[in-house]
Amino acid sequence: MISVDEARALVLALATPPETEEIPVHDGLGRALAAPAVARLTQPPFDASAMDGYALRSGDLPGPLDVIGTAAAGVPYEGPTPEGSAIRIFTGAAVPAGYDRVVMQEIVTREGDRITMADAGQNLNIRLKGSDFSEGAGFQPARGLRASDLGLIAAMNVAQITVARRPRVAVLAGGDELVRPGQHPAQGQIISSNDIAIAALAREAGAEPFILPLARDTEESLRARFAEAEGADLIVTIGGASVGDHDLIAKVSGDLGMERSFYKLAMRPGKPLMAGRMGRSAMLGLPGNPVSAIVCAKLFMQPLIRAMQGLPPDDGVSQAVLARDLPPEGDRQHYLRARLTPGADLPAIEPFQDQDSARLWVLAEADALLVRPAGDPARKAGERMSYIAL
Ligand SMILES: Nc1nc2c(c(=O)[nH]1)N[C@H]1C(S)=C(S)[C@@H](COP(=O)(O)OP(=O)(O)OC[C@H]3O[C@@H](n4cnc5c(N)ncnc54)[C@H](O)[C@@H]3O)O[C@H]1N2
Ligand code: MOO
Repeated sequence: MISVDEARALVLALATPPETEEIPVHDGLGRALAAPAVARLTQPPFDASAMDGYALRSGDLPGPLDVIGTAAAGVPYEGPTPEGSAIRIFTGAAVPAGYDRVVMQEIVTREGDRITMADAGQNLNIRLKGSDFSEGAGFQPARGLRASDLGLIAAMNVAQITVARRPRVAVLAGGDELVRPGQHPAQGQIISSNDIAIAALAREAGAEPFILPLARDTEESLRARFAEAEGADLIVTIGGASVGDHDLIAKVSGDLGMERSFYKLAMRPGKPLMAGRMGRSAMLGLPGNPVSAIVCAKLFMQPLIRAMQGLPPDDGVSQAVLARDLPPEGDRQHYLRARLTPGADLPAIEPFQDQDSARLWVLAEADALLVRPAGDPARKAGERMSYIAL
């Protein structure tokens, strides 16, 4: 069986360069810029006051000074700035060229049009022209756009941005035991939860997921579902990946011409993961056990979706200190559901005793996946370990 790292490289190789589209900046949350947003102006466009107070010349201090005018945001003062003078000024207003500092009003005493102050302080309280960014500056972070990025791009006076088209991800769950949430499960039936979680993980990574109707455990039903997935950038199947008589994904996808990159890897949970290409779609076959499906989606599907948008795959590995002793690891890289607690230097990490790959409640209580390489020796509390935050 191949290693997790080898499998990740093969999965990422399935990403093709993204198509792009133009969208309004206010729709850009989470999107990947495919071209830099280029500032169309300089910010601040003029030397601007950072405080409500008085603009004046340092050389005229300690005063007293005559207040000869007012400047407010959007309403500049355009008169003269003779020696011994000051103007009333408000935050965001342009500071006239003749003055070199703003003194905040709290430390100024005003009587009529005369001001005095005991000590003007060190701070000049002026935001210099271009101190945030200059016209022509290009912005293209290697991540999905955050709310603050949208504010920046808008401030650059860029109304339309060029982004990677969202990968369309078809999510296909199957099994005769499955019914939809809200339905009444008959004897032997369970609720299909995986497709809900996997579609949400796809959306979180920037994709536009669509959940297909549940497939039954027949080749015919699966073939029909694959036909409905046509046109997707990525087809993600869930379940039917293992060796049982009803595990048909390998057979049917193979019959439909899937070029397989790999099937099975040295990982726990998630051993029966499958990846490859079907026509113009990439394909991932996730195992059916709910925790296995979610762990595989985090480790393989989300990085692939990011790569499909031209973003770095981002493995997000951090370090923590082990909170209890652990026995030697087996021959598969193990991702243990674990709880983090704040520590002096690094957080402490404690894996749950229960690592059953069907238990969603334990996963919901976990903050992290503790990563143990295949063949990892016994570990003592206090050792440094790697983890992936959930
Ligand atoms: N003889 C062996 N049996 C199993 C092996 C093995 O190596 N030899 N591997 C085990 C491992 S590890 C895993 S993981 C599972 C994965 O099997 P499949 O991918 O074929 O998954 P299914 O058999 O279809 O389902 C497993 C389990 O998950 C439930 N399930 C499936 N789909 C959903 C869904 N959409 N929502 C909620 N739950 C779902 C399903 O009912 C089963 O309980 O195989 C082991 N067996
Ligand atoms: O490899 Mo399975 O995914 O451990 O439950």
